[in-house]
Amino acid sequence: MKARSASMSMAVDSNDLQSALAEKGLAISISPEKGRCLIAKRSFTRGEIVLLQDPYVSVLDSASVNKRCDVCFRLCTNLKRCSVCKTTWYCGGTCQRNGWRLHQHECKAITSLKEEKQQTPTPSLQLMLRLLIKRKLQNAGFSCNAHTICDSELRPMGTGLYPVISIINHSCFPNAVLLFEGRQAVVRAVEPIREGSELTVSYIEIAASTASRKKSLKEQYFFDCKCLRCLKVDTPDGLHEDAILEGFRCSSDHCEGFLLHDPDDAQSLVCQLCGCGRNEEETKKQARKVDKLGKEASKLLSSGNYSEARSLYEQIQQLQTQLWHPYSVILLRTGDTLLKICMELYDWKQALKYCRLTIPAYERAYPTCHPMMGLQYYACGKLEWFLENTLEALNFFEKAAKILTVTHGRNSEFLTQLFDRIQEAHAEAAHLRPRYDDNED
Ligand SMILES: C[S@@+](CC[C@H](N)C(=O)[O-])C[C@H]1O[C@@H](n2cnc3c(N)ncnc32)[C@H](O)[C@@H]1O
Repeated sequence: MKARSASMSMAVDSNDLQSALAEKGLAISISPEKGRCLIAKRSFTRGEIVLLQDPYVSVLDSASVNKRCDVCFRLCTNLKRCSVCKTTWYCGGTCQRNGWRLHQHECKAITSLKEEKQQTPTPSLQLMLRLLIKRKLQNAGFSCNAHTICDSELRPMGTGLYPVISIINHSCFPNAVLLFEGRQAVVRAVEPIREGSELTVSYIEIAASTASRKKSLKEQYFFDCKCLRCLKVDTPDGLHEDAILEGFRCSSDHCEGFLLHDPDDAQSLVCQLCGCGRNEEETKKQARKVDKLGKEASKLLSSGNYSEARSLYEQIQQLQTQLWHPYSVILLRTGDTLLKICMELYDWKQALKYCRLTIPAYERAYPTCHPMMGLQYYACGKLEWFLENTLEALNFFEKAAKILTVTHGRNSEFLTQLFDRIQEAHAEAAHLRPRYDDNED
């Protein structure tokens, strides 16, 4: 499997690539709106691996350099450093030997840069250097996007070039997910994929309104999205979805209706459930004030002033609750920020409160099988476990496992650890259950 995916990475436009893809049940096709795309030539079931690829070249980000092995990207406590350039670290002899073909050339360049300019190259410069060396060694033609390589909990750890993965187009409602095992890219189906359909992943955060998603894609990837979800923007379904994701709330505190423009008064929004009106300009004015507070809070957060940041974000959350729809992603993000701040402050109880609060909004904003949804259940589970709420922890771990089995794979190291935790929680729950049952009597 590895050998085949490696050969894919060397021959992007060749017949070799088409036949390697055909063996995997895939083919490259051309779409008038999107250019090249990958098409399924057989059906794939939910959770099935569609594509695996090692990077053509990769580099760790600065924060991971002396914590992870440069070749396999594993976290390791006793890494060995290259004795010549002293900037590249390996988990052992095997990885050092595997990396040597490329590193011997890079090592010379880094050493002379350090001698002449007293500088260590930045990760992006190092990635370019590796690309140039590899192209020279293989005499290969090349065009492809860079991918951020993340760990199982979606924390960035490096950058890599994956020529075949780069052929996959974006959708705001994708049928596959791209994750990494070490630095190997793994694409798994998150929906059943029928023969003849296009394989899609998401390039951006999809829990956002159509306008926000379009803006991100334009700013980061320079294209206008033509996916089905974006195309339904002006339909009743599309309007409803956007009005919840990033729309204002109904002026009645107890109503969860969504607002649309009043056809008779362009200045007003009207609740589609109870009919209450809301002045749009006035509400936007209040929202701008809250945005301003958000900028101050974000400065406090980046300077590490967690206590003050927390009280300002709490204030922001209260104001946002009066403005935005209860399931809006705006409230969800503030809840997530408060969760992270509480974790920094080791306030596990409050962290759990915020984590739990975000769950209903996550459930509405993400498709059922999305890694972010699985990881949020997992975060709740870990906090419940830490606070010794065994049954609640078990409930969240099981919800997380159902999704993460699909997105990360049952046999991944991450899932193995999660299933170990579930087993441990089951054992503890069985031990506790008689006491719970007694209390209920
Ligand atoms: C990483 S490449 C994907 C492969 C590309 N189609 C090709 O021909 O090489 C990203 C580019 O594909 C096109 N693309 C991907 N997803 C799209 C979408 N949902 N709507 C429109 N264009 C898309 C855009 O031109 C974008 O810059």
